[in-house]
Amino acid sequence: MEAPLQTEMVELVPNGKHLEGLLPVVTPTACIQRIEDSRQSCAEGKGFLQKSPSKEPHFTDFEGKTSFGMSVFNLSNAIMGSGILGLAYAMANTGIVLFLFLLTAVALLSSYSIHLLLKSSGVVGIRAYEQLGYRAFGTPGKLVAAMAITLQNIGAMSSYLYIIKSELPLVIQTFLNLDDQTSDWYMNGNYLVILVSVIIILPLALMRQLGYLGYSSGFSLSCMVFFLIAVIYKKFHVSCPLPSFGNTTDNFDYTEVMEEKVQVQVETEASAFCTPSYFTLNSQTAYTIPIMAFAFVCHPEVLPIYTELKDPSKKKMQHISNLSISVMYVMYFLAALFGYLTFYDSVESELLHTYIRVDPFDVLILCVRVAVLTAVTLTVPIVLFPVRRAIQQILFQNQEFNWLRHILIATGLLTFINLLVIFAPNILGIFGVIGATSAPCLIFIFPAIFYFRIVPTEKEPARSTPKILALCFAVLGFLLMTMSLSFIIIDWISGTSQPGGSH
Ligand SMILES: NC(=O)CC[C@H](N)C(=O)O
Repeated sequence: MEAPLQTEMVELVPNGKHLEGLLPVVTPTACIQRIEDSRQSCAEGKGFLQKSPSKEPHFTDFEGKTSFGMSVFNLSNAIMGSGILGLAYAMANTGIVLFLFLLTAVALLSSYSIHLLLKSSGVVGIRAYEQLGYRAFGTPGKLVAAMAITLQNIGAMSSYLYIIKSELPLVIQTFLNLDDQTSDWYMNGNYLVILVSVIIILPLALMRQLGYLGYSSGFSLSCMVFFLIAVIYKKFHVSCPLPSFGNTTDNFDYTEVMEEKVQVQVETEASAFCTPSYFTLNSQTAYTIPIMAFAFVCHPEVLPIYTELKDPSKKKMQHISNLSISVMYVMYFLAALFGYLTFYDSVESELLHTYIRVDPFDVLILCVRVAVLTAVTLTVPIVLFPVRRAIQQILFQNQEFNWLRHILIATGLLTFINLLVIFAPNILGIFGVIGATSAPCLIFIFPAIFYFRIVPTEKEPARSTPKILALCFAVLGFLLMTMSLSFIIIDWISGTSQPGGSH
């Protein structure tokens, strides 16, 4: 299909070397010679200005004001979410070395995919994921991209709200020092999730620009840093095996086996159990890549953050992405490593939950739970942003910003996710499938094929190395997607328990 030309300019912002075809107005002389990256910001800055000098509000919409640091916070916050809680489980099923290898690979691929997105967006001057889809494949491309973003991010948000629903009552119970849950409303996860949505998430989700969320993102990240420190600390303060470990001897016949023998057996088993494995392959290993891919998804947020960046350039945005991915990579590895070294193979698919077995009333664990709850709560508005944008692009393209619509979409989305989490938590399993489909699409397949279609052949022929690499990247994504989906389906058919998908 012929790639459509610039027809949807209201939301588009020129951002590249091909401004000529996109900007009907005169190019400022100072920026006639656009040299990639170093002077691009000049072109971009002017691009903003010249876009529609008469439409004032529109220009202020996209004049980047967010600093480098705040953008790093926002992107890191977009990356960091419930994914971190599933990584220790992933490590238990891969072993430390294989985990490190896979985590490194996913982090590098994730960064490469952002490179592809930025390069494509630079070529056509667009800073919205769906618009890249439109430029590459017309309306179907735009629809598919918007759908993947919507499903992926609604899945992620549901998983965050689900954590709030299941963890917050326990936190309150512990705070109030109650042995059992009472039937009071403040112990009811459903009420609590609504309350958190209305009081904290909605006001933040109503912000007009992502940049304003920099402070809350910074705070969210510090909560996760606290979580990480606590996980490391706990490794040295939780005995291995957990006291419940002796129960494994239940299958021995105590009357026939001498007590010391049992003791020796338990100790041998315990020391074997508490030895880290460096390389493991089991039926759950296959879930590692989907868990990691989910943990690194931030691609729908990259272009909106780029749009709001002060003095934007591809190079600067790539720095922001690499920095955020590197920081998250280190945090992910440490959280997985120390979580694994605390519980070894008994680590649950949701790390936080495993600590309940140590001591549900431990103050540090309580604080950690509050920190994680705060972090995921503050991530919801960031993840909601691209979904609202995708909806706007599909239903209200070419329309000016409208507060009422902005508020209604955010409220509608939050209501929908709340209803999902309250009435149909089992549906979240379906998001496992969606996650296994949309995450590889957003990270691997779309950036690669959009890049292939968007970068003109005069600039990079179809057989040039970057394009061949991009195609290989798409094929890799496709293989990963097929693999994750088949494992999930096999799991469903054989009726084995759902493993540690992140949502
Ligand atoms: N947009 C997203 O899906 C973000 C998911 C995020 N990477 C997480 O770990 O929770």
